[in-house]
Amino acid sequence: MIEFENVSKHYPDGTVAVKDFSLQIPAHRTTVFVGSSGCGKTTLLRMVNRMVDPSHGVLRIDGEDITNKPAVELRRSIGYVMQNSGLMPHFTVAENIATVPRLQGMSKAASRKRALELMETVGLIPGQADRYPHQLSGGQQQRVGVARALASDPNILLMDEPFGAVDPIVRAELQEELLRLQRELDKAIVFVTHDIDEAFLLGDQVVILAAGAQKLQVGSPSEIIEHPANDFVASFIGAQRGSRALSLKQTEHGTVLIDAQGRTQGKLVEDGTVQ
Ligand SMILES: Nc1ncnc2c1ncn2[C@@H]1O[C@H](COP(=O)(O)OP(=O)(O)OP(=O)(O)O)[C@@H](O)[C@H]1O
Repeated sequence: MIEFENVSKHYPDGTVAVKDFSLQIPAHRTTVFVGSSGCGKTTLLRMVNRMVDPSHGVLRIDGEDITNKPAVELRRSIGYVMQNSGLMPHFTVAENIATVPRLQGMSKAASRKRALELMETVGLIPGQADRYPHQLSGGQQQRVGVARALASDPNILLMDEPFGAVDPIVRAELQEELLRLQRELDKAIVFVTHDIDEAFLLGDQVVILAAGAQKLQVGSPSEIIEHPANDFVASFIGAQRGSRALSLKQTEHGTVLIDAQGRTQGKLVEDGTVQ
């Protein structure tokens, strides 16, 4: 479990990126931080592996205050995937994935074997192992980024807008892959996005944030859709308009559900019986 307790971050230029933020992030679940640009999502994420240190407050992992944990060791024990994969351009795919195991002392042969296993896990073919990042598509590069983050078998995986730069079709594929992976891997995933649909698709726990990482609502997607905390959240999640606003229409063959654009989205059934 990751725990933020009254955490704040003031950058040296006076920007208050995070103001008195508290949250518990459970193990084995996906928690998504969602909110508009600049609200402090990345800052929160980077505090978990001490790429950013809080100005005030305490951050604990499994009950242990991480303030004094060696940052390098902590970073190697936590997977981190960023938007533009962050791969090293002069390393091959296999070498990129094997970076952390090599730093942890694994032999070249064993770390290559591990890299090939991980490539399979994330849906890459072995023939791509000796390519360089620029010889892969954006979606494939992100898969390498995920494999690299998983290389030390971390309990925690931090993902900062990992699918933000790929086209919508590839993005949907990568989202489905992540859902599949999470069923197999069972990590604590902390995922940052500004896309509420992505947040609801991937998140077990969704945290809707406003400027200064102010929590507007924390809950499961169902809880938030069924009980938005206020009008701002309702509007942000598109409950009043957009794809989540469904209405009923009676037809001679029963009741159907109509979206905001007037398209029929499905048929209303109750207890398996068509109405
Ligand atoms: N190193 C820094 N120095 C000063 N201000 C910073 C620094 N990093 C971030 N900020 C500011 O802190 C605030 C929060 O930034 P952060 O990157 O955490 O937000 P975000 O929600 O992840 O935004 P985005 O979705 O655009 O990536 C912003 O106002 C940003 O300009």
